[in-house]
Amino acid sequence: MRVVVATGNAGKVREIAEALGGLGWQLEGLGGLPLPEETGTTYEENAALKACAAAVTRGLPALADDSGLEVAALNGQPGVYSARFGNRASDTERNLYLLEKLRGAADRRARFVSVVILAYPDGHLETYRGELTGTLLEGPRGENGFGYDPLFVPDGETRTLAEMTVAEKRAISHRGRALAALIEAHRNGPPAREEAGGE
Ligand SMILES: O=c1[nH]cnc2c1ncn2[C@@H]1O[C@H](COP(=O)(O)OP(=O)(O)O)[C@@H](O)[C@H]1O
Ligand SMILES: [Mg+2]
Repeated sequence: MRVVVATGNAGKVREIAEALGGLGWQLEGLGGLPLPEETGTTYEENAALKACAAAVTRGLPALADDSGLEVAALNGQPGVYSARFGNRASDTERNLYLLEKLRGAADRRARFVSVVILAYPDGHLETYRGELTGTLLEGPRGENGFGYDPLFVPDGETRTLAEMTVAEKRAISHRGRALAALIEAHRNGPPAREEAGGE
């Protein structure tokens, strides 16, 4: 099956391609297609916006991830707005902004959430979700990954996500879990669709 990966985020592309390698799908890039503005207030809405736009325009199933970091001491912020936190323009600046906001905070718990949606050109959606809880350091560590990875130590681990390989991160991460659920659902081909209105 040909599937469009509807994201412009190189870190996500790398993780999605690595995770889905075993499915035998032919993954395609956006090919210059602009993604819609993320006007939703939930990960589900934004992932659906991105996946549907790509599926309809390209006439192929399309996969999108919308994700975010929810910080306990910030009442769950930045969450859905993680990509533009503090209106900072780069991962490094957003990490510094987050460290500033958490300066002196004793409670450094946070969690990552990922919602992965596979949209078909006829409008059908499959939705998968994954979460990862952990704590935020007082300074960055590691060069791998993207986004807030250098600050985030998953529960039960000593390394940050940026100190792990793509495969190590996938085995435990929010996105890895959402994609594992997708892989499981597609083990014997596309999953059966629910009857409309049925439970
Ligand atoms: O696995 C992750 N590691 C580190 N940061 C992440 C991860 N997943 C999501 N984020 C953060 O949340 C943001 C999610 O952004 P969003 O899903 O809206 O769009 P994007 O694909 O344009 O980055 C990322 O830009 C990043 O800052
Ligand atoms: Mg978003």
